[in-house]
Amino acid sequence: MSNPRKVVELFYDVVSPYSWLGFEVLCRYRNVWNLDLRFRPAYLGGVMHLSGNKPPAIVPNKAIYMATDLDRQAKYCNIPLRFPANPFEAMFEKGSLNAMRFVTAVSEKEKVGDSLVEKVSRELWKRIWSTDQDITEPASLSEAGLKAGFSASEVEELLKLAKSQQVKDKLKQATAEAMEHQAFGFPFIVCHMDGKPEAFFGSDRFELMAYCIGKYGFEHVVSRHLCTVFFL
Ligand SMILES: N[C@@H](CCC(=O)N[C@@H](CS)C(=O)NCC(=O)O)C(=O)O
Repeated sequence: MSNPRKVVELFYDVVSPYSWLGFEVLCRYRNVWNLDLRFRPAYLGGVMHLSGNKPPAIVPNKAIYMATDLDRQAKYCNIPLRFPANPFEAMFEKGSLNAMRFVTAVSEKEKVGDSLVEKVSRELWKRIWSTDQDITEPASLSEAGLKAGFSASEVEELLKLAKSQQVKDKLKQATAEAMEHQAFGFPFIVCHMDGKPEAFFGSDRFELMAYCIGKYGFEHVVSRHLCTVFFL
């Protein structure tokens, strides 16, 4: 009998650069580890507030460390991550609420197998964390939606849907579900192991995750995290 696919939930927000790294590496491992990878767009601002945590970058030494660490990790993983000119404005003043509502609207429309949430999330990450572009304005969200493969009329519909109570509630619900797993930051990855959830914080726990899901051994954890060449 074949092994059933392990359900892995990735709670993330496109404001979080470490979530981008975790997202791309998990996408690469998805087939190698036979995962049923479920994207859970949620709101990092809500998780910070509800858990009583603070963004790490507000501690000056952490911010300095993170700039170096992210640059190093991005090179290691082959992901074209670059800091925006004004990271504080992008992360804390502009934020990601509109963007995450837009991704949530896409999740409402997604059909099994069309990976639109994956594509639109990647387009938004590229904007904020690679090409230093806005992710708050409707025109910015439209561009990301078009690049992800939606038609102009579908994008219009998604922008409308993103403002609906139904989508606002769905994003709150996903954030609440992350909190049920005691999340305090992103990426927050929940592996379902024979009915028992096992949670991992960060994009730097893949070896440990492999061990926990029974994929330990060098044939499963490949150097430089399956080093896909990334085209922007
Ligand atoms: N060591 C983790 C750091 C992840 C991280 O700092 N995530 C930020 C968002 S980009 C966060 O939510 N941090 C909460 C915390 O550090 O308590 C990694 O390499 O991925």
